[in-house]
Amino acid sequence: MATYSRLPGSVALITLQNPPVNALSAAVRQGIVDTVQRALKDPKVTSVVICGQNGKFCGGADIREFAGPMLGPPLVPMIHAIEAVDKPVAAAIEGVALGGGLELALGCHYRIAHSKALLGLPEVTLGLLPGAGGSQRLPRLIGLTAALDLITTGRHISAAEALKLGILDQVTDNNVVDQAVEFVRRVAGQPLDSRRLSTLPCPPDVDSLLDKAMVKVRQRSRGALAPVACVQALMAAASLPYTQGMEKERELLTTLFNSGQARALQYAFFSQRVVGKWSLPSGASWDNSAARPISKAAVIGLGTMGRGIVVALALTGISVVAVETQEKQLAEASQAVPAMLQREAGRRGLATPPGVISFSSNLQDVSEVELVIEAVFEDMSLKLQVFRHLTSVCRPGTLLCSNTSGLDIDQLAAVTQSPGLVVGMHFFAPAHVMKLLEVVYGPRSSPEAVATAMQLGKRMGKVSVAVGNCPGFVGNRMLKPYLEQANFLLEEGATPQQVDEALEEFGFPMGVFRMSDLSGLDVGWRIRKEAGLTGPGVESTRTRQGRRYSPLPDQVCEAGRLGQKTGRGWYQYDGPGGRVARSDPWVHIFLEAYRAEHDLVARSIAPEEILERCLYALINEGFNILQDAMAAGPEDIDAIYVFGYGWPRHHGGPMFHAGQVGLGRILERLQHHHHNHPDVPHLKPSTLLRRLVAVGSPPVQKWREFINKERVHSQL
Ligand SMILES: CCC/C=C/C(=O)SCCNC(=O)CCNC(=O)[C@H](O)C(C)(C)COP(=O)([O-])OP(=O)([O-])OC[C@H]1O[C@@H](n2cnc3c(N)ncnc32)[C@H](O)[C@@H]1OP(=O)([O-])[O-]
Repeated sequence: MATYSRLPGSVALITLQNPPVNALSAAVRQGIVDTVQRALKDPKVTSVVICGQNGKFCGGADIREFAGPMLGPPLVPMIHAIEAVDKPVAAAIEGVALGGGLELALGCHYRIAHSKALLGLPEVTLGLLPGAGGSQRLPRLIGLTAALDLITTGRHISAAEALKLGILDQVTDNNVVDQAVEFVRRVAGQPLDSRRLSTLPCPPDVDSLLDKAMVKVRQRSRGALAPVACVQALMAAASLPYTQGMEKERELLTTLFNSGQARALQYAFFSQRVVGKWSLPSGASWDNSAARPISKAAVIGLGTMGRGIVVALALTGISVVAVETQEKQLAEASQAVPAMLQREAGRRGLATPPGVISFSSNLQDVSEVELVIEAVFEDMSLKLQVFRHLTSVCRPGTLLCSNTSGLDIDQLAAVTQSPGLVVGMHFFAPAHVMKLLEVVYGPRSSPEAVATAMQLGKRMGKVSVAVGNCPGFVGNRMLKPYLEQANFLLEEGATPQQVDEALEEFGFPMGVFRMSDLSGLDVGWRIRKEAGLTGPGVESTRTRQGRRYSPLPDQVCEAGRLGQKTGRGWYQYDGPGGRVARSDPWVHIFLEAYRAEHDLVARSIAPEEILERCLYALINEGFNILQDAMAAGPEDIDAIYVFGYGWPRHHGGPMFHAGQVGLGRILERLQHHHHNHPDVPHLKPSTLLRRLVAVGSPPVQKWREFINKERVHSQL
């Protein structure tokens, strides 16, 4: 709703009230329509201020309402009515003015903001465009270049930047409502024509800026509809009168609203918030577990991951002891880390990195910290050695975390004096940039340890997801069948390019082989060696540990082709460290020789089969994970894939995508592929998937409840 009050003198104050962010629900819109009418009719009122309750102007349209039929007054005429008022109307912006919230403010004649306010048009991140006139008013106010940037990226900007761009009329450090009241009193009676943005001309697109932008957004967000529609709306603004531009905006918005992509992106928005409210099968959650405050931490091992973790911690203001026992590595890290910290702080607009880092080669130096993150090589015996040492040098009560990407947390906990204080904190490279953090709880991890790691993740700006302790945890466990299928497809006749192109066309920023070249083929090789699947003494067959196995990636790696770092991998590069992948005749000759050696006849494989085999195998493992209670719900898996594995956000996440494709269809295709490849257990449909199909394929939002019920009745 919106409340109305008349301040002493002649100013009407309209306050939006819809906690927590004063989203423009039907009730709020109705409230605005009614109160604006009231201000208009009251002869004693000469000017109006619109503000939001509890220090937040407005977080935009109410996203929760998008799933149902549109009720209440629509936004566009409501904003037009405000713009048409013949008394000055000012938006008093505190906290946020986002999406429809900023569009409402653009309909006001003046905009005054608190210096800490954030403004933006993030509709594109929800699969929409600023469809309440924002795509037409903003370029009229700040020009095409700046509007294009804000609308196609959806980024939030500070009040200072908004003032510079011309979005705001005034920024204050004081009470913003008082300031706005004073402002409108001052301007009461002045002509308003030039303040009505819809009546101003839009600058024309003289340098074909928008054509160039279209090419760019199509490249950058492959397959995503909203960024393209945003540019189209700006093209309309630049070339058509306002009314026709608004018609185009409405037409584009309707198309986007009805697209699966908008539903997927809105689901992704809510899943990010759902995973923050973690709960464990034991019943532990934020409600009953308190996080410990952390001000001093240590990182053990200063390879790529360790360095990134040090920077991520230091950026939160935590003092970090960075330990590396190899002198050469320590010397390199002590040069590299401060530079990384400086760069990242600059990127985030922070002046001086607040944390203090001390470098050491001595493990004894961690004795005073409250939390340690071990980031040594992915080798269980080495990690066990480190944990044994830590438990003897750290003071009692220190949290011991491992950045392992898939090793058994419980085994590490078992060698410590307080197994309850051991959890996994699985970062993704580069650790100071990537948003995802898997917080891995073992059977003995205490709720307090999980809460502390989750809280620390939040402080570092991560999307932290609590996951169970199983090989590969959630992300890498699902990656295994995906990679496996990609290798099998090469055996059967596909080329690395064909596989990568199908996946990139789906929306992944990089296909599996390009990604493997980037991360280094030796990484996977070492993990397979640790699992006893490859290495000296392992027989070179295509069946290992009772299932089909492709030795292809081992052979490429063993040929010294480790990917970008050696200039050769699944592709060739200009040289070691090269970035541009080119098809390599060596790989094609190698694949042909391999097929001939194993009597495999190459067949032509369609992109549809590539997608089904890779994605459905990955999704099937997601169902197994839910069945095993290693993730609390499909949202957890989807957040992990969107934030850590490049799953295209406009497809929501693998589990959401399964629902979009249809669970029946996924089941049928898995059955088909498993029938053709009975020696591939990952293609055997999971029991949970079968159960969901049997009960009529409920929507993804209902799975959590269904799984819990099935578990109670021991159906899973
Ligand atoms: C019609 C076409 C034109 C217009 C289109 C639009 O405006 S599209 C919209 C364009 N606007 C945006 O894209 C802005 C989206 N919102 C944000 O970016 C952030 O929420 C924030 C920066 C406003 C606050 O961050 P923060 O870290 O302080 O808090 P938090 O993120 O944890 O959220 C707290 C609670 O508020 C909830 N909630 C939030 N916004 C909305 C909403 N619009 N609606 C409904 N609910 C919303 C959120 O789900 C959560 O609920 P829970 O889990 O407690 O039940």
